[in-house]
Amino acid sequence: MNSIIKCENIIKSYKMGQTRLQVLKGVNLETARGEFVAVMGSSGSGKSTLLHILGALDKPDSGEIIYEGTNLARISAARLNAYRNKQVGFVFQFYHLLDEFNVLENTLLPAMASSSVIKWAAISSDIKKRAVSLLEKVGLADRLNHKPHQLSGGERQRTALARALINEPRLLLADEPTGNLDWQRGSEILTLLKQLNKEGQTIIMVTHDKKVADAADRTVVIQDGKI
Ligand SMILES: Nc1ncnc2c1ncn2[C@@H]1O[C@H](COP(=O)(O)OP(=O)(O)OP(=O)(O)O)[C@@H](O)[C@H]1O
Repeated sequence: MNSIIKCENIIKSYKMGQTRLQVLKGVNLETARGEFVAVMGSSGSGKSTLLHILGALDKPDSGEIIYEGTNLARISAARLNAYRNKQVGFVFQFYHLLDEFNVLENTLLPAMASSSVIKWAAISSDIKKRAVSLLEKVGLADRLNHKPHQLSGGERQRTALARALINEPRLLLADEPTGNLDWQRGSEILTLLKQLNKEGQTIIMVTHDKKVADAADRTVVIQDGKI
């Protein structure tokens, strides 16, 4: 397999007071470049936990994540930050847009995540053009100045998708991207994901819904802490 990311024997538990809840009990998953994989499983099975670990938003107790041949456990904090920011794009169920910024600004935010001060003027015109073209692609060309509260749910998720793609990530991680949308709006997001995948985007998407998973090339299921 022409692997982009591979995880081996991932174990993850959460400590709750005196007890420890083991959620992932040895997960192995390999994803090829250009693949669209759906991760299914019942509520609480550990789907989001796995996605967060793949995106380095969380660390496993043990096990290895190999991204493009590099073991994420063996790189510096700075390189791990760069991985999170540049190689991976995230889409979440509840969008996680920032209310004080408009659609264009929200899309641009990851392009300057390395700075703690927001300096719009410092963003290159190429990146701004890319943001506008991504927003056109997701059908939001006439919503650039809208704030998140002035958008429908589908429009918010399409903004989040444009934001996830601004740094040209090689891996798109989507956590229940249609989970908060009606079927019509959800289908629009899935159509966009399929289109992106056709253009070469590798996607790993978490869902509990078989109909949503059908958009992917391959579905894996987490059950009893394993795939
Ligand atoms: N920070 C945390 N502290 C303690 N327990 C947690 C934490 N995060 C998740 N859990 C528990 O771990 C289990 C797996 O959670 P996770 O969110 O990965 O499941 P999921 O399969 O994505 O579920 P859903 O489909 O309901 O979103 C759940 O039982 C949850 O309660």
